[in-house]
Amino acid sequence: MAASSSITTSSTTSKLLFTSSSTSTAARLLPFTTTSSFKCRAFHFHRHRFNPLLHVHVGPFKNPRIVFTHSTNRPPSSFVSAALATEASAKVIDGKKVAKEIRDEVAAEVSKMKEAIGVVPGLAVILVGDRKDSATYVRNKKKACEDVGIKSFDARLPEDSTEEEVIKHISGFNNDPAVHGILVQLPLPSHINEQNVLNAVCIEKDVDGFHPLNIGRLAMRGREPLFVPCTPKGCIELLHRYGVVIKGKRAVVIGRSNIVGMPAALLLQREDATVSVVHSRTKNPEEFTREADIIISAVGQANMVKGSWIKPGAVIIDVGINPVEDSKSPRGYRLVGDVCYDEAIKIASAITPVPGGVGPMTIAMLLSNTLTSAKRIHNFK
Ligand SMILES: NC(=O)C1=CN([C@@H]2O[C@H](COP(=O)(O)OP(=O)(O)OC[C@H]3O[C@@H](n4cnc5c(N)ncnc54)[C@H](OP(=O)(O)O)[C@@H]3O)[C@@H](O)[C@H]2O)C=CC1
Ligand SMILES: Nc1nc(=O)c2c([nH]1)NC[C@@H]1CN(c3ccc(C(=O)N[C@@H](CCC(=O)O)C(=O)O)cc3)C=[N+]21
Repeated sequence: MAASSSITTSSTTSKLLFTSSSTSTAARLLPFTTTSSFKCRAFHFHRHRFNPLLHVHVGPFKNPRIVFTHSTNRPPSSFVSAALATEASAKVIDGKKVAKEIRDEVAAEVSKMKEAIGVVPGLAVILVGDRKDSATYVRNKKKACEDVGIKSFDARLPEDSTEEEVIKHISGFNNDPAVHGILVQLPLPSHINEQNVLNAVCIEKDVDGFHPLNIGRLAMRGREPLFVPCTPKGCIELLHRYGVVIKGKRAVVIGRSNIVGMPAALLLQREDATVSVVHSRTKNPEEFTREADIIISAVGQANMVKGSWIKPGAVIIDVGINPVEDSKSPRGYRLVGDVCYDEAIKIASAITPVPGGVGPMTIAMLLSNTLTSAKRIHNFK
């Protein structure tokens, strides 16, 4: 059986920062001059010529013999047969590699800006309390800023800080011209009202994209948010850079949190996917996911999404970061996603690993949003 493929060509020439969505004005940097697309199995990929990421692959499938043809969009009635499942292998979407490319692009733009107008973008991170995981994320963000030439500012506040104290720090950064982006590390201690705190970040510096005005604009047709939340933006960026066509596809987002699931669903819809959102009250979530060409999972449950939940050829973006005990690991645990990777890789056409998938993209998008903010504030094109 040969993979069904069709080649179509379209021409786009742009050289800005990121792959644009159908409705957003986001820009791209990679010199994609021509794109060709091909259909394989259940999925339709776009291949960007001149994108070194995609050059090494002829198509998304290592084994073209594993082709599923359906007269309908439905997957095989039961689990994919073992014979087929063992042979197929999804393309691994390398978030670490893409994030590195983006960080390099940001670094180049930062130094261009510094040279041209003497402005260095600045990111302020506010950490309240001493959660170990939050402290690690903040440290990683600081290091990532340094690596691309963004100046980082931190405010580390004790666990028992009041809401007013946190907001006072935010106001200080709002009024500081050296700061172009403000991030309040979540979760906040439970005595602090997250909504009041996030509302206090001025929208021009809301590089996390969590301000209700930015989210509201994201949800509305014809409106543009100043910033798109980093993790969902990273998911879409991975789909773009791997040439995955979103338009007209069925997408399922698992999870509906304000920071990942909900904005991810809004973004997919802006990209003209038909989107379903599955959450903790959804009955039989697998009935939804089995219909999906694209799954974005942001739940926080290790290995919840089984191979049998996945339509053959689907593209899987696994946002979940779940520590599982592992005595062999120096940390005593290792990180796994929401998706049962070993099963999914045999059924999906492409999948993000954990770690090394969405996580590094979140940080890369934060740097990119900070750069965008500094450019906008200083009217630097
Ligand atoms: N890679 C990255 O950069 C990032 C990773 N993460 C990771 O992503 C995951 C999700 O994060 P976040 O959105 O903040 O988490 P939240 O806990 O805020 O949200 C989890 C969502 O999953 C839903 N859910 C929980 N259990 C189930 C279930 N059994 N079936 C279906 N849906 C379920 C919840 O439903 P309901 O709304 O009904 O409660 C909720 O909408 C975590 O593992 C987190 O560590 C988060 C941010 C960035
Ligand atoms: N205001 C705010 N904004 C956030 O964006 C935000 C937040 N609060 N609170 C916590 C979550 C979580 N988050 C991650 C970022 C990077 C990785 C990441 O880089 N992970 C690596 C693994 C890191 C490791 O090994 O520990 C990876 O997946 O490869 C993970 C998770 C951002 N969040």
